[in-house]
Amino acid sequence: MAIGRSPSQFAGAVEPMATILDKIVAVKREEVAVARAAVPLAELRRQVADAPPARGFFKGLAAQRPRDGGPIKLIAEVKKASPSAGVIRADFDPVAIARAYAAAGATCLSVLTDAPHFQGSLDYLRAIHSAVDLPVLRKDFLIDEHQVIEARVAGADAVLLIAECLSPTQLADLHGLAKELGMDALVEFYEPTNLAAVLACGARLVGVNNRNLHTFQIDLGHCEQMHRELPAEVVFVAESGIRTRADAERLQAAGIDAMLVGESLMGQADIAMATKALLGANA
Ligand SMILES: O=C(O)c1ccccc1NCC(=O)[C@H](O)[C@H](O)COP(=O)(O)O
Repeated sequence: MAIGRSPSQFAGAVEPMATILDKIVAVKREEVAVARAAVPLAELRRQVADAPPARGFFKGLAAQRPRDGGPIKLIAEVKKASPSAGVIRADFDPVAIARAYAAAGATCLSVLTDAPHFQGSLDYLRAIHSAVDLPVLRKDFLIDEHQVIEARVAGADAVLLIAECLSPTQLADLHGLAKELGMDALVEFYEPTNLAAVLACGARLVGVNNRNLHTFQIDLGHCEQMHRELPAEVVFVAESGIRTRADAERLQAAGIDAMLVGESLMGQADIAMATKALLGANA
């Protein structure tokens, strides 16, 4: 019996429109098959032993939280291009950008490693990890254990897991694997219906994306609303569309612990100065 749906089976029914995330995940499945053939899982697991110990990604974000009077923290993203913006920075030197973020007061770094849609690379993460002391997140669309182990081997201190890309079981399994390898996991969701799976996997660092992937529209109110639904002990990250000091102050006033910011900083001529302005360090 066929279990997949086809338009002819449901004549007149409206198929849900595929999001950019569906398209990205389809490409990831092909990438994982190629990567597994190139470096088998057992070999990759052997390589983990040579990886430097993970730096505390969660620890820095959990210290002195806004609810205790501390400032909102910055996870600064190294992002050359995106599906919503196209090329953000043609003049792209990942290590120089990471150094500028570190000098300007970022708490952690996020490095896009997806090539087809973001022009990222795992090589950028390797280079940044060697050159800069801050904890580094592998920002990609992880759907398989091979990618999580590969992240650790490359030097990642944390991985992003997106609830919309994974079943609740996969989410729990990849979260457990990240922990087993000594990494932290930033568990992201957009759809309120995925909140239960995020909490069930044991996430203590949770991000909510403000970008609607059907329309690419940004609504900072989305993360404020979701933040109210989460237990106070969860360290909360607002993701996407944060542009100004006023945005940062708004999130801090809501008790949000950290912001993940890429595009609005990457598009600036002086990244360090823009980062300081976002953190209120020029005031
Ligand atoms: O940035 C996009 O266009 C995008 C499209 C499809 C899936 C994910 C996408 N972004 C990933 C992110 O979560 C952002 O890179 C991150 O939150 C930083 O956002 P921003 O400050 O708006 O660059």
